[in-house]
Amino acid sequence: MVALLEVRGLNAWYGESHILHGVDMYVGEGETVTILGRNGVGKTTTLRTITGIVRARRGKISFAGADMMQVPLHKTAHKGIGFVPEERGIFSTLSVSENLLLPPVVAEGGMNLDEIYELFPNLYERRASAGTKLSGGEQQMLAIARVLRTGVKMLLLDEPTEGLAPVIVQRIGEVLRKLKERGMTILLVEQNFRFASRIADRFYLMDHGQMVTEFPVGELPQRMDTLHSVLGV
Ligand SMILES: Nc1ncnc2c1ncn2[C@@H]1O[C@H](COP(=O)(O)OP(=O)(O)OP(=O)(O)O)[C@@H](O)[C@H]1O
Repeated sequence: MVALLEVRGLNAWYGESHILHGVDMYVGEGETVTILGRNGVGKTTTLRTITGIVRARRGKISFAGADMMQVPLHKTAHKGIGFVPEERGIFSTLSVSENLLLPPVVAEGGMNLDEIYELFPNLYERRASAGTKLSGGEQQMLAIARVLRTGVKMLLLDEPTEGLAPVIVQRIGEVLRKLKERGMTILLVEQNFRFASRIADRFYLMDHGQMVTEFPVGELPQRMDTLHSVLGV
């Protein structure tokens, strides 16, 4: 499989705190990969460092052949990486449709509004509602939908199911499966192990700022003991 994203020896710091200690990982084109790990091991920091939000970093990040270490934050989307942060970043005073139209289209191949509303019928119903009026699930869907218009090749999602009701979690799973069918490459940080096991092709287990294990979804049954002891799942 051709690696779309390749990360080698990635180190990152928040001030004096050394958080990532040589992260090695890749995500193949069209693959869905999930990073698992306890609280505080560096999962979010990995996504924030790949996107360039964390600039105190060292190592190698290449994406579709581009050296992402040289790319400023505001150009990350132009290179094809879309980030959906845990806090979602919805503009509360803007309507759903205004939020959707805000991020610039950076490449061809993104979804148009009709396609987005077909994928998220509830956003169509709520298209005139302000961000503040949305439920947590609707906000999460809007945060994902917004990135799909831009034409990015890869989605980085930070705990998209956190705090959401099971029926909404299921809906987000269906959306991610449809995106995968369309060829989207997805890197997901997720605490909800059941959810992740239904959509991921491959897993990384992270501990102390490094990837300690990597395995395909088919090996899940043999890996359950390790996951139980490390994650308590
Ligand atoms: N802005 C920041 N400044 C300083 N330290 C931070 C900052 N953000 C996170 N950290 C610290 O970096 C470490 C890794 O945090 P990170 O958010 O990447 O962990 P995580 O694996 O995503 O866990 P969680 O699920 O709790 O977010 C933690 O010790 C955290 O306290």
